[in-house]
Amino acid sequence: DNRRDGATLHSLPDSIIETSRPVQLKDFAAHYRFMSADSEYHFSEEYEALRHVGHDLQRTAADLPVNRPKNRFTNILPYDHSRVKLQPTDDEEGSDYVNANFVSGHNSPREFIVTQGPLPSTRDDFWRMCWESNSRAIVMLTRCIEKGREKCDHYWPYDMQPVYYGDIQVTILNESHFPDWNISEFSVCKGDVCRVIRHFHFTTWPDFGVPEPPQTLVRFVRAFRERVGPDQKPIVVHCSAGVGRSGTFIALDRILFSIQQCDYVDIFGIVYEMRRERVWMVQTEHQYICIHQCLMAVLEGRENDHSP
Ligand SMILES: CNC(=O)[C@H](Cc1ccc(NS(=O)(=O)O)cc1)NC(=O)[C@H](Cc1ccc(O)cc1)NC(=O)OC(C)(C)C
Repeated sequence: DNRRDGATLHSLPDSIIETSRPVQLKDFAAHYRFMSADSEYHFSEEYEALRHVGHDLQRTAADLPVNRPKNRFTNILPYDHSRVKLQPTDDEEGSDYVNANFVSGHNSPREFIVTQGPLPSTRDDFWRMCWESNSRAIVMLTRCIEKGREKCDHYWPYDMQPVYYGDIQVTILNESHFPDWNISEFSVCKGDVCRVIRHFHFTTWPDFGVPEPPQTLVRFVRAFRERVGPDQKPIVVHCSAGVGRSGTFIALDRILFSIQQCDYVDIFGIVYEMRRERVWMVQTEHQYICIHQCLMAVLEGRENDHSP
């Protein structure tokens, strides 16, 4: 039997697509050793089983000619069924479009808004999305420039002076700097209505790579969750494409909640579900393995170790 969310699913015939691979927490260390053996052969097999998930889903809005310039990458397009829609303006075609999807979290089916790093031409849309979704937290997992390449527009002010992005005014209230991340608070105003949005910027995660050591990511998720409770407001998460590092962060966040309530963990199932909501979530096998390494560190009480 496969157990998930309390339901007991009888063993499924091969013809039915496998959507979960739960592992009992008491067996996780042995599971990790098994998956890692023979040059991580079983990790490779499991990650490969996720390759085609979601690719049957439509992305017609992203493909409209008027919207194509709004996509940072040609192969990272939001699925229609889960895309975030901006309030359209006067039937202007494409005015509701932003490269972003709602993605499930542990606490709600639309806990996260996962998006690409804004382009210079889409940063006003980014702030409109933050405002219209009533978000109070932004998680940024890339630097603006990496190895000389622009990965994300600097969509917030460079100093304490207010800056307008469309009709949204953003002012930095405060900044705290840590070795691997910065945490800031922005005052975000539209007309006379103002909100505080917290900005959690992880600064040492290389594109297509993993944080070193993996515990750094566990500590970042803890620092984030200490400041953002499980309220009903969506959390905006982005990197450059909004799939690899963003998916890895969300997967770990869900797992850290899950092990508080369940005696099993289903990393395969979490990534499977996320990939039905946004393409390529957890983009490399190394990132997939990193999620497991983070959980091992937590289960073995090593999350505060700084040794690589
Ligand atoms: C492997 N690289 C990519 O797939 C990136 C998109 C991307 C994904 C994930 C990440 N990492 S992140 O999600 O953690 O930010 C960065 C960039 N795509 C591009 O560079 C694509 C080319 C591509 C690569 C691979 C593929 O299968 C299809 C097309 N190029 C591309 O979009 O060129 C522009 C920017 C000039 C429009």
